[in-house]
Amino acid sequence: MVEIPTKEQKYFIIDFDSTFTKVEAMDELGKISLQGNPKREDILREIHQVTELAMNGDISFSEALQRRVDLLKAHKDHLPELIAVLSGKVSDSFERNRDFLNEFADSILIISSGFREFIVPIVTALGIKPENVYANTFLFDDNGNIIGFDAENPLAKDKGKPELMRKLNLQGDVYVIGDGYTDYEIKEAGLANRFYAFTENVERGKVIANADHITPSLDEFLFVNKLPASLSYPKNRIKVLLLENIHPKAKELFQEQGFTVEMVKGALDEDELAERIRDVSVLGIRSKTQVTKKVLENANKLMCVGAFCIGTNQIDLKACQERGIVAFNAPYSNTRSVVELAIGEMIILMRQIVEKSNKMHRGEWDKSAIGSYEIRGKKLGLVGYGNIGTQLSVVAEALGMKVYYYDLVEKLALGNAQRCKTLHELLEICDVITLHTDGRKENANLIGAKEFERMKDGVIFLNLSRGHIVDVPALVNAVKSGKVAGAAVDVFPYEPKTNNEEFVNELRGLPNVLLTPHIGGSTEEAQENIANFVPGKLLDFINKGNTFGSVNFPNIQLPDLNDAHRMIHIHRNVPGILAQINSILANYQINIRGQYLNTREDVGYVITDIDKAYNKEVITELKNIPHTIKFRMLY
Ligand SMILES: NC(=O)C1=CN([C@@H]2O[C@H](COP(=O)(O)OP(=O)(O)OC[C@H]3O[C@@H](n4cnc5c(N)ncnc54)[C@H](O)[C@@H]3O)[C@@H](O)[C@H]2O)C=CC1
Ligand SMILES: O=C(O)CCC(=O)C(=O)O
Repeated sequence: MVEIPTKEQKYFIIDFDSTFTKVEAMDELGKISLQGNPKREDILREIHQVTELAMNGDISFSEALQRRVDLLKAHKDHLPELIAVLSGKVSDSFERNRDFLNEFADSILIISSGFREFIVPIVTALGIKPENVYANTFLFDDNGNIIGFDAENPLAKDKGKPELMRKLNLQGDVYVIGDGYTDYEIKEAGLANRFYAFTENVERGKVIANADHITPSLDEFLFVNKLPASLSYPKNRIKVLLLENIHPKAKELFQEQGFTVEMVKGALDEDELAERIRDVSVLGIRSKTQVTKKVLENANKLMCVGAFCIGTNQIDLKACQERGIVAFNAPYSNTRSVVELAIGEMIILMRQIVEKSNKMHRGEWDKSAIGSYEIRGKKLGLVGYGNIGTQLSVVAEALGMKVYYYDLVEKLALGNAQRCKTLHELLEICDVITLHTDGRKENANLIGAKEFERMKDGVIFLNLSRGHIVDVPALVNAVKSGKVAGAAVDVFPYEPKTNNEEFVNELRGLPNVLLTPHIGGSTEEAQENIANFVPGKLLDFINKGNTFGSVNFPNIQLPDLNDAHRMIHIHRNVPGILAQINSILANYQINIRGQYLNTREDVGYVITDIDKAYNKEVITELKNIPHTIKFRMLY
């Protein structure tokens, strides 16, 4: 029985089904007991519906219990299998907070309308005392069939939990954690100080509406009540903001790990983002959102930014670095999509399909070969021979094109591609010119009037890289003069923030000009690939400190860590920081298990794995090392 409490005694009343475990045990028992029953699925659905009605407080509890027992047709021999299933379905946050369950075992009571026969083995394995489990008990017939339950148990009745609580007459503060209406009833009856709606496994509107606090995990409950927890900060308090219609898979991946995710369809302008960023720890954007100094000034919680695309010119990477904010992108996931679009566009432009199709829509039949060409044998000029340029090189060559490329840095020529020593050389040789440079500032107006002048008459011109790389008025003139026989443009110096904004640009209405709304990388495949890739990088940084693949931070790939703490120290790249970290640790006689350092430009990144024991003073001293930008304790 419960010990005689002191005045300050706190009691934690915890529900079992869908709180302590991820599932409803009666549903699981049905799956076992109804094996081979042709109506199994229908009966399981009915059991689940009855459970939900009872949990929402929509039908009487005792009625629900009897109906479920009748439907289950279960036997004593099914229970070991049920216990095995349930032991693998303990809620994650309970699993990781075993220390709390053990340390506070005297104060934790499991009060459930489920059954002792399966609850006790599960909860005692995590440190709960069997005498602190209050639940129903099954009635068996002589053959071991489950035929009912002890109807005298208050927990078998409506308002059973409050009735039991009255009997227990606990003296002290009572906190109830549960996912069902019957848990709230304890608070409703004035028998608890606070009711915490537990939503890690299931969210019930009526229960949430009555909660004093919604707790998406046990971590949150422990955090708000200043109780010992395995995580120093609950993940649900870490807010992820995903802009620009990022594929929903990304949201799923963050939510699976317990983060709070907010999605916005379009981009935000600087002022809007500067406001929204204040409570955001992880930001996901695509090519439109500008992450400027002004935005970053308010980004006090921001740990990392994910560009769910290739280009990162929209992010002030230097300012991020100075603030210890790590940026990642997806350097490969959409490259194939851009390559395929570029190939398709070359063919369309060489065959004058834009005009021909427009005429057909107007009812004009213009069958003619004049001005239409194959791409086979034509000279393709790639400006920028990076991930996209090189892939395009290979595919274009396979289609019979002769490939030339120009890149600022020396790149290995793939296949028979020929390197041009200067941009001008390429411009003068090629029949089709396509831009695939990155969007660095220095590339603004890389192609302007002079460059168009150098090109062959009737050249086909493509830009799928960044809008500012081309001087648009110069391109307009080149099209109008016939210098450029056809152009495909996917990117623009200014692009609408959302699909509701009008696209305004001088290129509108020009003949044989194919305009697309920055969709080079917008395929289902690419977007899903990106949504799998970037969260992986961000989570690896948040959870483990890995910066491998970051575009603005020293790259460190770290080993996983067991039974140790990981300290992350980001500092200005000045001499002596490592020595200071180690001298503080030595003063506290803390053993270093592993240490990793890398620097990049003005920033240094040190990871130190230490033995279990450390205290607050060490952390304060480490944070106070001059030139520290950010310090974070991982485990
Ligand atoms: N339209 C769309 O939806 C998409 C556009 N992109 C854009 O395509 C561009 C290329 O992407 P990746 O090939 O993945 O980039 P990458 O970084 O792999 O390659 C860029 C190459 O351009 C070279 N370069 C930079 N400035 C140059 C200059 N002035 N002259 C010659 N070479 C120069 C670099 O040395 C590098 O080799 C990026 O701007 C990216 O943002 C990427 C994906 C989708
Ligand atoms: O799909 C997007 O939003 C941007 C694609 C792009 O330009 C990039 O990946 O750099």
